Amino acid sequence: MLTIGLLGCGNIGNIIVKNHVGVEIVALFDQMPGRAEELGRLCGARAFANIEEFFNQEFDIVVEAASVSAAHQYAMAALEHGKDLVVMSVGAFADEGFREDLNDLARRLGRRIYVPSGAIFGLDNLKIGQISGISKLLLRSTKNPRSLNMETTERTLLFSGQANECIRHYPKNTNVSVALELAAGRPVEVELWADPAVDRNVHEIIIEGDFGEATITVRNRTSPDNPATSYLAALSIVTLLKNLAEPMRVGT
Ligand SMILES: NC(=O)C1=CN([C@@H]2O[C@H](COP(=O)(O)OP(=O)(O)OC[C@H]3O[C@@H](n4cnc5c(N)ncnc54)[C@H](O)[C@@H]3O)[C@@H](O)[C@H]2O)C=CC1
Ligand SMILES: O=C([O-])CC(=O)C(=O)O
Repeated sequence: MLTIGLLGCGNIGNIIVKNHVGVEIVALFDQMPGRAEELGRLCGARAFANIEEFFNQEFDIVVEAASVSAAHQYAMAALEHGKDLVVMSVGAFADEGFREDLNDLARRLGRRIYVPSGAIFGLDNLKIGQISGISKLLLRSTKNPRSLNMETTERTLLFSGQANECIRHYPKNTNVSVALELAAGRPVEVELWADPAVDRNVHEIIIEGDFGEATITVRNRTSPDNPATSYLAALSIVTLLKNLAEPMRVGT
């Protein structure tokens, strides 16, 4: 069975520990050691307060569910310690230089980096953008102000522009925009709205290209311990882990 070390023991970390299928969690790390210890008691994995000791444990995959800055900080080290890597805070890959260096390192070391579909549907066939023209790719995300850690009484446009800039301002809310960019291999326009009238995290994706047109709307339930994070994002990482060990790949 594949073994994993979980880096980040917050909302998604909790959901992974309680729902994982087909993998064994053997090591846990969080900048708040108490969180790793609490999850350790739930799943029997060892909790570490020292990142070097965490990386030195024997396991196959580092699963990052922490923050964009944690993904930046620890991704190289994970590969250098002989682990494959699952990155939930995919916003880290908006930094092109970092992404290229990490890919080069993974190639040299024969390691893999996995990016879950996260809080959206449609990443699979959006990858056709790597070989066929996509003329428009727009993500319109709307969240309750609570999810954005702010207050407003009316629908408010917080950001309109490119994904790689949006993620710098909203690293806890717009990782999906960078996932879209990586899949399609082209820039993504983003609108981020705060709307007190919605109780879901809504992502509308509008795509036009040589294939035709598509519109995808996902109305996500928020996750139990973090309204910024859609429950679907946690389900997607649990599913990715389950599928890693299976011989058949479904989806582009
Ligand atoms: N790709 C996607 O579609 C989505 C990605 N995300 C991202 O997934 C990540 C995890 O989300 P949640 O579990 O809801 O967040 P959370 O805030 O509930 O939990 C994050 C945990 O990671 C720990 N952490 C943060 N920075 C760290 C560091 N530098 N070193 C060690 N531990 C660190 C925190 O102490 C916390 O316990 C976030 O970056 C979030 O933005 C969330 C939703 C969708
Ligand atoms: O969970 C969501 O709806 C999206 C999100 O926070 C992100 O992409 O960072």
